Amino acid sequence: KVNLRKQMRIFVQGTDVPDLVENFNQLEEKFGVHSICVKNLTERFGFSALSPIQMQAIPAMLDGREILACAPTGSGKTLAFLVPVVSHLLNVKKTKKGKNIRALILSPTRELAEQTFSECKKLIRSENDEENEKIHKDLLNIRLMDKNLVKSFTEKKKQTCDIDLLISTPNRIIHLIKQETPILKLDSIEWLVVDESDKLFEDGKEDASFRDQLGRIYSACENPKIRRAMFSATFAHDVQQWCVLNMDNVLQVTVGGKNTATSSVKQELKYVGNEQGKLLAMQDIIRGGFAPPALVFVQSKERAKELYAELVYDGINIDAIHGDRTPEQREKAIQSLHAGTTWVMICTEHMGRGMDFQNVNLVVNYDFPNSAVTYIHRIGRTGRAGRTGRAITLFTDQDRALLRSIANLIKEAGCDVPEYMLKMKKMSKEERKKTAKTQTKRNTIRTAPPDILKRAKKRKTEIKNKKIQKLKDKN
Ligand SMILES: Nc1ncnc2c1ncn2[C@@H]1O[C@H](COP(=O)(O)OP(=O)(O)OP(=O)(O)O)[C@@H](O)[C@H]1O
Repeated sequence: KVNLRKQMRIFVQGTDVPDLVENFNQLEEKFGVHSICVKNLTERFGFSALSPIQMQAIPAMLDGREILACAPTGSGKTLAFLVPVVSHLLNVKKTKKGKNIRALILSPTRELAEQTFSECKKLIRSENDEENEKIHKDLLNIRLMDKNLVKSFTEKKKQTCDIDLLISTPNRIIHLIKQETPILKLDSIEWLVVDESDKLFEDGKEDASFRDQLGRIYSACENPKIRRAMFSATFAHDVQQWCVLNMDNVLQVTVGGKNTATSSVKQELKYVGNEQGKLLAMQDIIRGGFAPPALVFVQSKERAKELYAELVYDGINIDAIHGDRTPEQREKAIQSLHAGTTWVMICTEHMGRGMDFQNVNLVVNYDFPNSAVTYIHRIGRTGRAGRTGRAITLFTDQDRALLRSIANLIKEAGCDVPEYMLKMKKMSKEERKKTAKTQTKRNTIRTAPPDILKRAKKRKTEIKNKKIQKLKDKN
């Protein structure tokens, strides 16, 4: 077992470390995972082996161990927590039958919650109608906390529900528990999983921060027998400290090196001088030919719109996903990326975490990431689940401060970087923290003269206002 851990680069910290699960047979026979899950893993998902994080996290969680797990992007962490949680719900009888939520999975974005929800459904779906009915109706009600569910909770104002597993972003839960008489009760929760745990520990402005929201959710989970699991591709000391202090005999599982960029992605840094150089480099990448789809990261929704406006006439199928687009538009954009009809998707940090677009071949960091962690997650959208990928990071003189740490990540992943970058001044911890919370001020991406852009903007606002007025008049 020790050798297998070594071979798989699984590192564990904690006492009474549970054995690894080595194959799918053991999963069912030795660890009691429901046959439908095992069948789906091998047939529907088509996996031939468990990934290292799955080998260790599944038996640990099945054993009821609280866990802090850290494994590379695209290494199968989602199923590493879904399999044991679903098995627990199927195998351990409900105590207050059909009354309250038994497991909660938190994700930082709606899109990620939706993705986890659909992966979960895929895990327990049966071809046999009778079996399906039995699993879904009698044993397991899985729900995504979407707009409709929030509405139905709010209208009914009932504290009880027949949901076994709920997948949600923190803010939707907060909305329901913050009422004077909380609409949603979390006191029966047996498993709480925090996906992208370091993100959900991030502090920010007062009660809008993920950390504050997570704290409030924890307080509402009053079941003394609750088990908790934290998963992320990046490691944060404060999360670790919290887990060691607050969790019961926590097992820490790390696969590979902590906070390293995945070696399945061929990474390069490209100096482009200034903003204009960036646009030219981007156009070069497109015209030079690339295997679509590609994700292009920018630092804000404004810049996403600007870049879209510059590239939309380049004869490629391009789309953008950012906070100013409606949930329906975002959903549609994700679907066309999955379907392969979009070749280039411009996105903000929102898409940087957890999203699993299987065929992404190229990630371009149009705007330099503001931390090593951001870099790791962004480029991890390619080179997933054993595939290879490519990442190009454009930089200008404005990005010098963080260049050294990103260059180090690239070197550690086995790619070439110029020597001088590794010798640049190191940032202090405080500087790094500050940079991670701020956005570099950059010149506009737009190339049209400012007065023309100003006029176009004015015209757009006038049209918008006219439309609003028309609607008002109509009503
Ligand atoms: N054992 C396995 N063998 C092959 N592919 C797998 C295995 N387990 C999961 N996958 C696939 O790997 C892909 C990435 O998995 P997942 O999204 O869970 O990654 P992750 O570790 O959560 O990444 P991130 O840190 O970016 O969120 C998915 O398409 C998933 O279906």
